[in-house]
Amino acid sequence: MMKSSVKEILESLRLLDSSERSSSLPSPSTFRAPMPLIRQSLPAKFRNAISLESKTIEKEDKDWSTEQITQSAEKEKTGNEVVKISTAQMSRAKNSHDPEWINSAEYFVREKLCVWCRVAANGQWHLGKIHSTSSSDDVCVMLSANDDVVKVAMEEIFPANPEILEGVEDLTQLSYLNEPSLLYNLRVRYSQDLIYSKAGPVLIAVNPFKNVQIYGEEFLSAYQKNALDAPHVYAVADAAYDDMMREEKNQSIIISGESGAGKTETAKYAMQYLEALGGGSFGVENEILKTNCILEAFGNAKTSRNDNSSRFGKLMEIHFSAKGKICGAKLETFSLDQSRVAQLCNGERCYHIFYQLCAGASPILKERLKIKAASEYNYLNQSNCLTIDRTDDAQKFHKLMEAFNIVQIPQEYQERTFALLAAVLWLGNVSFEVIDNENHVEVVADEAVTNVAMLMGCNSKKLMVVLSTCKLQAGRDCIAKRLTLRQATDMRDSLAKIIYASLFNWLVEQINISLEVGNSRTGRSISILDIYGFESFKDNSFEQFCINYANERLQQHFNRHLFKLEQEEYEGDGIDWTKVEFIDNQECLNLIEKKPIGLVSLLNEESNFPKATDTTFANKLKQHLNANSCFKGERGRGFRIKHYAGEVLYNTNGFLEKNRDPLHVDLIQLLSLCKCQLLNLFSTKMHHDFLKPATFSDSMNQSVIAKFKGQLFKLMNKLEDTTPHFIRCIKPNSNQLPGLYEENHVLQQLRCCGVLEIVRISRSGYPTRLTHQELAVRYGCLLLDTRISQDPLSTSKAILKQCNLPPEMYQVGYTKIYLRTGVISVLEERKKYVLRGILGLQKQFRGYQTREYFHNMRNGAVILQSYIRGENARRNYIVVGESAIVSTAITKELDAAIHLQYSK
Ligand SMILES: Nc1ncnc2c1ncn2[C@@H]1O[C@H](COP(=O)(O)OP(=O)(O)OP(=O)(O)O)[C@@H](O)[C@H]1O
Repeated sequence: MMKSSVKEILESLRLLDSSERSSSLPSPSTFRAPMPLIRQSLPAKFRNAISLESKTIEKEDKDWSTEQITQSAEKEKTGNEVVKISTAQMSRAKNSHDPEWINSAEYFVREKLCVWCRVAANGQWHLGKIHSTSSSDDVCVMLSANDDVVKVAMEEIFPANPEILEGVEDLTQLSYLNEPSLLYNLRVRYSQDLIYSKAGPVLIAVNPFKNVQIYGEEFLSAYQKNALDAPHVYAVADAAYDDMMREEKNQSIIISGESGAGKTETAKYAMQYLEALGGGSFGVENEILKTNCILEAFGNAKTSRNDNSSRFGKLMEIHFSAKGKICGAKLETFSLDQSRVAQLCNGERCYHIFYQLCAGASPILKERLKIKAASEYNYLNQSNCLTIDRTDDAQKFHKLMEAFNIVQIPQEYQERTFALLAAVLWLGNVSFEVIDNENHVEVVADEAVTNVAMLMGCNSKKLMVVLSTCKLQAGRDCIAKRLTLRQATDMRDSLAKIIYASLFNWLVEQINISLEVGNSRTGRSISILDIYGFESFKDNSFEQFCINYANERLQQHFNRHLFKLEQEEYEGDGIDWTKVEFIDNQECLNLIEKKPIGLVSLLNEESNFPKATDTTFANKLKQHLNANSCFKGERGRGFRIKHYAGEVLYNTNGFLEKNRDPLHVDLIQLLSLCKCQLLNLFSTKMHHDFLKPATFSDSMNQSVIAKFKGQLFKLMNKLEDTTPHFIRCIKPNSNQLPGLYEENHVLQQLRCCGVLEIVRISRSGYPTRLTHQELAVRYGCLLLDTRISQDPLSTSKAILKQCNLPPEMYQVGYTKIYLRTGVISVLEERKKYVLRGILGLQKQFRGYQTREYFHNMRNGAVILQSYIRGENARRNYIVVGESAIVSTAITKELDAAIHLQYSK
């Protein structure tokens, strides 16, 4: 094969580098983070095609050139041998390695090449060819779709990738990085049901909204055996597992994306893979997946964006034994949205479990717990949405019962759980009658209140009093004050929310008890985080604020690991690096968290101020936060926050009330008096929590947002102790339809999670890092001389030089060596080669040694034997000798006698 000019350049660079640099100082490279050539690999399909044509796999041990690194990079990525490509193909690929100016649109315009252009008429990206240039600002492009010639502004023109790169599985393989190219690549893959792609270290998962045949036994086993390497959630789980086993470090799989993007489904597939990989010893793995059924029934609901939306955050920590077997798991949940129990927007549903219970409970159970059809309950019928298309609630209820049994919730407690759910439903039907002109009320003594009392196991009179009055302390006396209609309704809803939230937490505890199997915890774990996605509705309230705040924190974690830490490390270690800019959301987090005038602090302050209202809170925000660029005050009670994922308009309506914990002493007391053991248990726990802030005299801690923030920080600290693996779920359309790819919708999501920047950074980055010490120890055997005894920096530099690595393939930092993709494979191969040589030498030497030993032993044995045999022979000789003399005499006499006889 002819040498490509790229190779020639590299060789000349190598020659230049041969004048050895001082080894005491890490010498910064003169290269400014160029696009690594090795990244320009060809798509798998193309490689396969070539492999059919020419299967000449070159394996030269002597020259470790860029070509080999390219192959190793491919191998590192694909796990397959990479075949050589023809010169024509090589030069085609080479075009995409040309200097950056060639990437520019001007070059494409001049050369009349294929481009992406955004047509003003519909704002969509179209593929076309430069037709002519009308002015310096505009060009005419002939669209590939219909040969129409349209005029497009220069800034709306981007280079298109060669056809051969269409649908590459890792976006870093694209020659030209721009938004339309990323969008198109994902679209091509999506149209072929290839829903997973890679953006360097991040897995992109585009929701198919239909069943795709890429899961199940066959795929599980293929990924386990490394027989498949296409991007997949299984591959991410596999990498996390391998890293955990190899590095003995806890791992996390962080799944993010907007509501309905597919996080929960992805999390389930990740669990499924880990279950298949680490199952078999403790038997707990089956339970882990089953818990999803319980959690979804109690924590998910239909929203306008997702028919099965998680209304809580979830961290599933799966523990592994030293042998890599699942030995237990721990589930942590975060702030369930309680308001959904009592209040629903039109077209949305309450938690699935209520509908499942009404549809699936047996007639006996229904009779016992006074369960009616869902349409009979105010909490459920208020939103005019009782069913979900293609969802059978009754069937789900039976699945739930199975899951309850697997998680070993006793029958008795299962029924108590259903009784409390029925009590919550009946609470929504409790009504009030206004009894005076001050709007004071008393509870209507009807079927609803009687049923609630029966199901909770309390006195119905007592219940009616609690729901319509509140106790006030007047000196030493305690007087009961009647509540207004609004207050009584709030009290009733509070009771429903408290019961439901406590039930949810209790179930999580039960799940944890059943998952905590093995005592053999080794400290190895993989945590899967599935937290509610970013939300922006027409009307956004306190719940959306909490959800978006959590997503903002998660985005910070993502940025920290993929942009900040990586680039800080490069800069801190003195390597030459052109910074990749990314959208930092720190300003938005400051707006929310900063003390004393962040949004959370102001909300807490107002919530503790008796005369404060939602309007005074809104005014306070505008007064103090206007300087922050992420904040914008609106008229009335509105304000806007510029989140990383988009701008959201919030309404402060209900913020203060929702932020105050709905716990009322009277309600806790009521629960403690009930005959239902579960309610007693809840009251004890609440009592404990309720008393806590008073003891520490920090009433701020009691607010919902303060608790939420505390949980969030705990979660982030936990994640910080793990090696993260990121999965970004993308929702291709807002109608939850299969096959529909709305470009603008996808683009917005790609933008807000910085996919373009991630691709850039991982393309020009150094994914492998080893300290000088590590490199010296690991690859010291490659050195021909005894430089291994020198300092680690000199040794590691000598190793890289020894391997003839082109200088742009690595950088030497103060503490570490930074290697491009593929280089570590070259070193490993080289090490294997040297070790093979050493083994051969050892084999020869040991053979020689053993042969020598054998010969010596054999010679010794022969000498010994000859000595012994000689001795024996001597002895025999003497004996035989004497008898020989005798026999000779006899013979002679016989001969004489015979002779005499014949002579006669
Ligand atoms: N890999 C997949 N294969 C098939 N369908 C999927 C897949 N991922 C998601 N879906 C579909 O998309 C729907 C929404 O997904 P999911 O509930 O996982 O979203 P989410 O991101 O967790 O949303 P939320 O933040 O609202 O909880 C699922 O109910 C399912 O119908």
